[in-house]
Amino acid sequence: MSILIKNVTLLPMGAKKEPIEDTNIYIEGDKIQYIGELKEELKVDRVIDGKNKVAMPGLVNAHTHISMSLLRNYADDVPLYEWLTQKIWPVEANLTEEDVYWGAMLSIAEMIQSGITCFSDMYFFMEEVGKAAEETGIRGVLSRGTIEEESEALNKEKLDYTKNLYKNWNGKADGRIKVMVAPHAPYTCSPAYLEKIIDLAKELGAGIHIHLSETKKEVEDSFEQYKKSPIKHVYDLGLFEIPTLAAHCVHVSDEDIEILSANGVSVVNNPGSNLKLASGFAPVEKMINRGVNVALGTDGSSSNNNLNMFEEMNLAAVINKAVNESAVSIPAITAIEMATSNGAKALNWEDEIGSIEVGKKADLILVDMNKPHLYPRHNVVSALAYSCQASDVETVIVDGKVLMEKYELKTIDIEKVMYNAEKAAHSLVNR
Ligand SMILES: CSC[C@H]1O[C@@H](n2cnc3c(O)ncnc32)[C@H](O)[C@@H]1O
Ligand SMILES: [Zn+2]
Repeated sequence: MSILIKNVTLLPMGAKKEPIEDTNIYIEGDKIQYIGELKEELKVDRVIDGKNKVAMPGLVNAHTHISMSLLRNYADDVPLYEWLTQKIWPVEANLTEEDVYWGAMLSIAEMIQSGITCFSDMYFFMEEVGKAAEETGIRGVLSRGTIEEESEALNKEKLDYTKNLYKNWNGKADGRIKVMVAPHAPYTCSPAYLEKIIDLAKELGAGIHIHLSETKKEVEDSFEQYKKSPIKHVYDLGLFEIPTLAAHCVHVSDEDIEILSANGVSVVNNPGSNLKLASGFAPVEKMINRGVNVALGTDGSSSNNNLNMFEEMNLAAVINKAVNESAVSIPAITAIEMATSNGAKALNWEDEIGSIEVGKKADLILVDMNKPHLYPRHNVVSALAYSCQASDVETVIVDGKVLMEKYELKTIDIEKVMYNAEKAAHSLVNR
């Protein structure tokens, strides 16, 4: 199957970061084969008109819990620790595989409609998320979030689950799915359990996905218990010997940033969730300036309360300007990099996705610029970071397959998904 996107404005986000006006993108199979002037010899099965549209790399949601869409607007206006312990964990204790599947399907629909082509998820019953990703055509990284319990048998079962998840899903769905190992956080896993998890990641050759230094409380508790910060604590345990995706890193010292940078840890900034749970402001500019790769995520839609990466790009840019009292802090292009190429790098997928370049996978979106809030066309990069809405995404292609065209989802029966997700959500909270 080959697709030609004609007469489009392209924001490639590879080596070149400026828009290219009125160009053409030729996709063959799952890859971008050619970019440039029209050539007669191109064998085209399908033409997509790119006039008045911008083609950009698909957005990478580098930290989320997609099935938490079932708990959207269920527990609001409380800080993180209370939110987790009083509201969320008691309900999650009753989750079923079916709940996780319908929550995942609902979020995948929301993500495709808003231009997210790849997500990195941490949750329970991740086999179900794998099935939902395979069915719908999206790209994803699965990790079974692990919280230590009193029972040793249960703790072992959780590690065995991840082993099987890796065997069943890593590299599956035409290579669209990867698996990582996920200790939930240093405050929910003891040093001894973290060491077992690190050994498992080494045995599998998998990366690690973890929440780190999200709140002041977490950092204060860590100093009280271990006499060091959460970042120094996991570093001393050897966690950063493994490629690590660290969600949040809001309360980090200069020494913490040095450790993250020296060990090639990728940080995922989740500005919407950090604002809503009153966690604080991550020092994104400082981390980037010290050489840390900072990606962008939504976190779950129970703490955000949506999966909208256009909103996160905007927040990342404007929050850092205000906090640093500097209008040049996180300029528009950096916010877009965080949501695309930095996300791809964080997931160890930078050779295949995160930019629109010949030889890369065809994971891209077309943004409809023919809307009142996107006129006049002074600056495409600014328009994408500061004016675009998620609802301006018109077409979504993943791995060379069209998942949404002219705002219509091609792989999801949206009415069926909304009906079943609503049913699952009500049954879950009343269980
Ligand atoms: C064990 S699966 C993942 C686990 O994480 C919880 N969670 C969701 N958002 C956050 C957050 O911002 N910080 C820490 N933990 C979070 C989720 O509810 C699951 O229990
Ligand atoms: Zn999270």
